[in-house]
Amino acid sequence: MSAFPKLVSEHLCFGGKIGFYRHVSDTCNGEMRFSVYQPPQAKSAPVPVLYFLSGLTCTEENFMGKSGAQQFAAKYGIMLVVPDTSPRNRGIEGEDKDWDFGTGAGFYVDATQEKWRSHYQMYSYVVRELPALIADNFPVQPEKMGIFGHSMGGHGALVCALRNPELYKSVSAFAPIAAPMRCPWGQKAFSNYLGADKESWRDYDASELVLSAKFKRPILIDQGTADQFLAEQLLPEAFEKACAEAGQPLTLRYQEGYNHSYYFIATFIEDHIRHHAIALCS
Ligand SMILES: N[C@@H](CCC(=O)N[C@@H](CSC=O)C(=O)NCC(=O)O)C(=O)O
Repeated sequence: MSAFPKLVSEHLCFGGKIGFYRHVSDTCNGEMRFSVYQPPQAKSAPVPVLYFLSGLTCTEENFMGKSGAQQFAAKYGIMLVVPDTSPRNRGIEGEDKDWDFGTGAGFYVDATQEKWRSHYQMYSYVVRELPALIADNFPVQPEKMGIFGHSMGGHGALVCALRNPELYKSVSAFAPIAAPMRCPWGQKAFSNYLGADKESWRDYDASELVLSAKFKRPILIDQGTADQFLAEQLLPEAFEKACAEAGQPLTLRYQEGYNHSYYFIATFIEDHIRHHAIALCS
């Protein structure tokens, strides 16, 4: 049984409550932070749980402050859990040098390279340690678990679900980095965290994983057409092609004129929470 995490602050919201927490993570070898929205239904019975993985530069606060998700989590009776995007202040040389690598940019991988591997284990943290801690300490139905995310976090959500169809009942993404092996952000992160052998990168690339994945439940992706990162970094067309090859059900919606921001996420957040509610709340 994991110790109850330290409550940093708490705020009532739509009849439920948002809590910001910190705890000592065995997986990431030091303090990690996360936030939780408990819907009003959680006061009387355990509820399904939906993890949101945030993008580059984010903390556990961005989604809670900007997405407007709480009113829909309250409507459908789903708990939201938002981990931070990386370990912080670990004293690793260069950890704060770039906004797209290191602090705020853990890329949801388990690093294998010497400099990073004792702390940057975000895949195992998100898939194993955090869900176990949540199941031990919050009123959730752990077998009813979904995952979604934005950009780097959209990549993370797709990877977690495709690799663990027995754990995740639903997945969706906003503007995910859909083929990280083929884009500059992904190549920078993978070469530093995972090393030069590109074979090991395939375990963290949704467009590769989907070719042999057993997930097969419907995936929802929203992508803005005016997204400043679309052509160079996100590559949803590569994931769409791989899904078609693999027979993976995918709804990829191009939203005319929307950019990469949380204004885009807030616009379509109800559709995503409903997508998860259909899978988790039946
Ligand atoms: N610092 C960068 C922009 C960084 C950025 O746009 N981050 C996105 C995620 S990008 C992919 O993972 C984000 O979610 N930002 C947080 C927010 O609250 O908007 C720059 O200055 O260009």
